[in-house]
Amino acid sequence: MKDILMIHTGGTISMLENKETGEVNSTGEHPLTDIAGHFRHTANIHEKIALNLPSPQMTPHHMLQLAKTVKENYSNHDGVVITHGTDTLEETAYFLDLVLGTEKPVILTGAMRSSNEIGSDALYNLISAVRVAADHRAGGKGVLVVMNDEIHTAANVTKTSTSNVATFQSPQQGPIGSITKETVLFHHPVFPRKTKSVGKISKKVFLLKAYAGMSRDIFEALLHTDIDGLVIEAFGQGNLPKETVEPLAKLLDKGIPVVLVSRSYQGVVQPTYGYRGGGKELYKMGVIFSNGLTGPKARIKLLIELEKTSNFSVLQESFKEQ
Ligand SMILES: NC(=O)C[C@H](N)C(=O)O
Repeated sequence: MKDILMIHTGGTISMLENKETGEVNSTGEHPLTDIAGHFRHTANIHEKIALNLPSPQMTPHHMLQLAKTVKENYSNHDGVVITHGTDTLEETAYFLDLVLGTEKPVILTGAMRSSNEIGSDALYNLISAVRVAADHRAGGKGVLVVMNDEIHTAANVTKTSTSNVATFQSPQQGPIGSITKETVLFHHPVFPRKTKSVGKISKKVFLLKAYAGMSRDIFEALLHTDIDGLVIEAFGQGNLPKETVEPLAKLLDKGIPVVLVSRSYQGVVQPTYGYRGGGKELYKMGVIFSNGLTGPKARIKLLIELEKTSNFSVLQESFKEQ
């Protein structure tokens, strides 16, 4: 049997519902007691409580710490399962995917309903995650997310519903595998990815979302703020309101790298439109176009890259990678 390390970080999967108030919160302990008992026939489980945080409180510093914990424990285990709140699970998964170069399976999972709620997906997702972590075919695919009988890559997965247990989806390509009662199936290959090494997270990167009528004010404010980088979720193929162009150009002149992603659910940004604020103009100004990442994930990538360089060409190449 495989030796699987289970690292808990908190989130609904580690919470219980108060039956009187309906409130869901941590009790300070992991509620899935007798964890090892559930996996008697699947794997030997070794548990570690790294954090006990609702995931809105997760920061890139915690993610870096988690990466170090995983690295320190790789060699004595065949795979790792990390339990995590679903709100920022995709950011932690992507952070780990960028910085961990392992060939061993690293799986993140969580739950939409805490362990004592009716129809809880907590124990079910945990068991599924362990089954995938114990499967040698899950290795070499980067960090994976297992939820609701599906296997997703860290780069593509995103939380799409506030409460539905089928919340995690990969809008660009769908899941790469599925889990049935009998088996774990992989039906899509995963492209090789470049691993980044990072020793600290010290930069300040903001994320803005475009909206109809967005004015120059927020960009003006950023000109007077201490920032190292900016990610903008632009419209469609990568367009912004014309009013934002001038202050955006000033931010670029100050040497602040600006990465563009789309606020659309699917597709990539590209320099198509030639009108004022259109992608063509933004591209010529030196805005970096990302290849299909969501805003929060592009921000994670920029935070990591900026520890090494703020060189435009290097960043542009990095954001072209899958
Ligand atoms: N389902 C969840 O885990 C949501 C919770 N708010 C968290 O991210 O910690």
